[in-house]
Amino acid sequence: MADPTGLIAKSGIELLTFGTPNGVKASILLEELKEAYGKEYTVQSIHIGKNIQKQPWYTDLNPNGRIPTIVDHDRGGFAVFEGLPILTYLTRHYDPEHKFSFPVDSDDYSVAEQWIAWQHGGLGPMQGQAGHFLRAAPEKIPWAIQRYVGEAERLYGILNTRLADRDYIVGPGRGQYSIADISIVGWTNYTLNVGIDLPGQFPHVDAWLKRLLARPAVQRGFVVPSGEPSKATNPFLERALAGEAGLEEQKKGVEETRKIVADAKEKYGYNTMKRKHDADGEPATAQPNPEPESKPVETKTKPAEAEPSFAELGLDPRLVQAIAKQNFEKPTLVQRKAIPLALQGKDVLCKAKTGSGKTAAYVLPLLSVILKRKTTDPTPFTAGLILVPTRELADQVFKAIEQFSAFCAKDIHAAKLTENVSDAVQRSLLASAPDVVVATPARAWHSVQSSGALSLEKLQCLVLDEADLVLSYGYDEDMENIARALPKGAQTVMMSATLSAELEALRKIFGARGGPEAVVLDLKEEFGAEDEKLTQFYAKCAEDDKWLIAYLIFKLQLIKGPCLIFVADIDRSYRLKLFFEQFSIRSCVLNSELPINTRIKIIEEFNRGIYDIIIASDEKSELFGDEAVDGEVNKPKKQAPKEDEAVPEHPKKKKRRQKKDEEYGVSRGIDFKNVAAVVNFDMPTSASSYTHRIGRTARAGRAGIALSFVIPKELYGKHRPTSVKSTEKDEKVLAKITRQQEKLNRKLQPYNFNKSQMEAFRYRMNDALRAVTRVAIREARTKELRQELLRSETLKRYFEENPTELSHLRNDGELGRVTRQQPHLKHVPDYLLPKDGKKALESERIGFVPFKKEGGKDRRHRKGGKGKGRSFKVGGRKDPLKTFKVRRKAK
Ligand SMILES: Nc1ncnc2c1ncn2[C@@H]1O[C@H](COP(=O)(O)OP(=O)(O)OP(=O)(O)O)[C@@H](O)[C@H]1O
Repeated sequence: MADPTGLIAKSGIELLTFGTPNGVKASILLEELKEAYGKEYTVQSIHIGKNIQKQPWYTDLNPNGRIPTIVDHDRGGFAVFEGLPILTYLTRHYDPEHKFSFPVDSDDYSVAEQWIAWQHGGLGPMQGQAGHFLRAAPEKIPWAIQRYVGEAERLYGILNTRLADRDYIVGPGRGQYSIADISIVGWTNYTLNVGIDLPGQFPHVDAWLKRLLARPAVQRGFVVPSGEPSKATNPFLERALAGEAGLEEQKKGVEETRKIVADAKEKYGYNTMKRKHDADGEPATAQPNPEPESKPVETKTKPAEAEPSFAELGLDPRLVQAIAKQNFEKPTLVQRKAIPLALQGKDVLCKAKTGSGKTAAYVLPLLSVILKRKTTDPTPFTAGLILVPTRELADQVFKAIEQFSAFCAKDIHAAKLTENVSDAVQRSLLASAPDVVVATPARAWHSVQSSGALSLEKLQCLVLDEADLVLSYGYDEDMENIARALPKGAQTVMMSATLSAELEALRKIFGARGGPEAVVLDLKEEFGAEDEKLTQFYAKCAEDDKWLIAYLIFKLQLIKGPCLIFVADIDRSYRLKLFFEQFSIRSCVLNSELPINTRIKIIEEFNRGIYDIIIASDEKSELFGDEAVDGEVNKPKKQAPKEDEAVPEHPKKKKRRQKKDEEYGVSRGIDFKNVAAVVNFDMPTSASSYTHRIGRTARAGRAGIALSFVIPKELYGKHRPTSVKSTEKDEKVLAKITRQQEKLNRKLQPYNFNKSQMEAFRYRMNDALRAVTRVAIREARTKELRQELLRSETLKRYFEENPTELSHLRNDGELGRVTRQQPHLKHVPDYLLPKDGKKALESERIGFVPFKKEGGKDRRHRKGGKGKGRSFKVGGRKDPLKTFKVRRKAK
């Protein structure tokens, strides 16, 4: 096609542009206007390599001699140059419905202008110069490269923050797609080209970019200016990095660019500089060789010690993409430390605090190693075995694997061996030799030994999550068996928040394989400032006062936000739930008696914000409390779990079969999201159990509180109706917990409440307690199980064939409400509230932390205010709480 020599259109808009980051903004908007309003336009490609933009006919229209330019033939051939005025001109005249813009006199219009100007004055020039010095400049100048890439990164940091809780840059709520996005997207789509890794470094920007690239008009807008898709955009280079055949050259190009950028940054201590840039815009002086005395500071800031991105940890790019999709901005400490070691094939024993991201720390390197191996050896075999103590955790880890392998799903096949399925089904699950198997030790060993379905012959990596608990759950024998079956050289990775005495036992079991010495990562010293986000309180009170305080706390919303309450046993969980119901406080119970699917569903629904309070009976960790006070809580003796009927029991292990699931456990490892508070309604009996329970809050850098009710020795057993054996040694346990937390620089503070103000509520508390009789508790417990049975898919089929049995069960279900209903308790009359309002109940404002995520939205819908209690978004089929209603007894 001949090069342009002048304007060619007689009417409409004529666009003169080229396929560069700056050049595509006008074509994208014109494509949008065409799609929305049918506005046609004419385009001429101005090849900047041939300097068409310097020709006089062009500079008559655009004296700056740059693309893009538009000419509006319908308005007398009016010409506009520069991106910002082109975008605003076009929307002012041709976007009457403000589909891509905002009313000119609105603040949003001004905000859009500001971001477009930010792109013009900041992002465009900085990234443009980064590209120039990386590719066009006759010599590679490290100073210039690190300076411009660094500045572009600083600017992307700003955009990333802007987009953290928005879909689009400007507009109300999560924003409205507009010319601000269109102005910036061109630059954002060419970042790999300058060594910037959006998914790893700026995940919110990356997510936004992908959102924009999904629009057909945006896709066309990128192609129109040059007439063909560019080979430098992020999606194209990502394909190259993922190893697409024929794109080896491009892959090499990106890798070289990354190296040049990394070297340039290293040479000038880029991160130090970056901080100075942030502070005052310019580095004072370059200090390529810092003096020795500045070393301590330097070790923190030098690139080797600076926090690497996920991409820099050496993970497969497809995993990095998936990580970005989950909005993980940067690796956590345990991920930074453990991933490189695991990738090198080292054995790792790692102790890191609860909620610090240990799952990703072992799953990611495992998947990365598998993906790497598959590029040369695609034969299917089980390369990774992840052992966890509970079925809930197995389910969670399996889901994490699915999420992390979202962009390589065809290359990663995982299986979970904890379902209630027969050997035959398990065999078929394992028949295709999944790359990764997640299982409890008993189930894994059973599949190896009895059914032979699981082969460990070629296993490359064994992971023990919650390693100490795996041992204390009585899986030692299965573990010893598995250890013996491991091939020589298989890597072992063990993780937990509490590993100490178990270390030796684990070493004994796995050390004998003759592998290299394991690296022990004890990350407790490095917990740092993050810990401040967890505030711990304890309240010394009488046995019945617990109920009073709990009633007030939840009814008057002294604690706001999702909350986990731990109680000593199952009966107590129903008792507290029914007690709360008397005051219209809605909650949900979680215990080992419920079927696994129900348990998983409850956790998922809690995480989705469907309800706010879970009352969990942590009977498992109580039973197996590993360091119980005075040794009164015993460890099981080689007691293997009986997960379900599908696993034939080991002859030695036949002693005990309970209805309860022995592989239940909610205080360990379960990733309850955004838990504002953990309440130990009944104290745990060991310090490690406490650590894991409180670890359900303040996860992933969020804030949270833990509140524990402690029964002083002299008050134990004084209120028989509410007394519970496990609390007899509360004070001793508290002392132990306090010592343990002090070692971690954490403090437990007394929670003071205004006793006299609380007294006014006591008769209501007593009324409610009296209404929750033993019979009512039993009914609630049975009813709950019955409902779950009715829901079971397998039983549904059975009942279809045996309808009479169903009606028996249903009729039985009508037995019900034996809790006395007391409508007067549902509300808190104003005369009961202290003059100063509910705050006066706390004698000192020790301050509950704000639970809403900073800057975030509260997903939970509440209505009503002071004294009205919580109002959950419930109702309809989705309301899991409905299952817990107790109905009137029919007979
Ligand atoms: N790099 C990261 N950035 C942001 N969030 C993260 C990151 N890594 C993990 N998370 C999130 O942090 C939460 C806690 O992670 P995870 O469950 O792996 O913690 P854990 O250390 O295993 O905790 P526990 O000891 O209680 O089992 C999860 O919601 C996870 O998605």
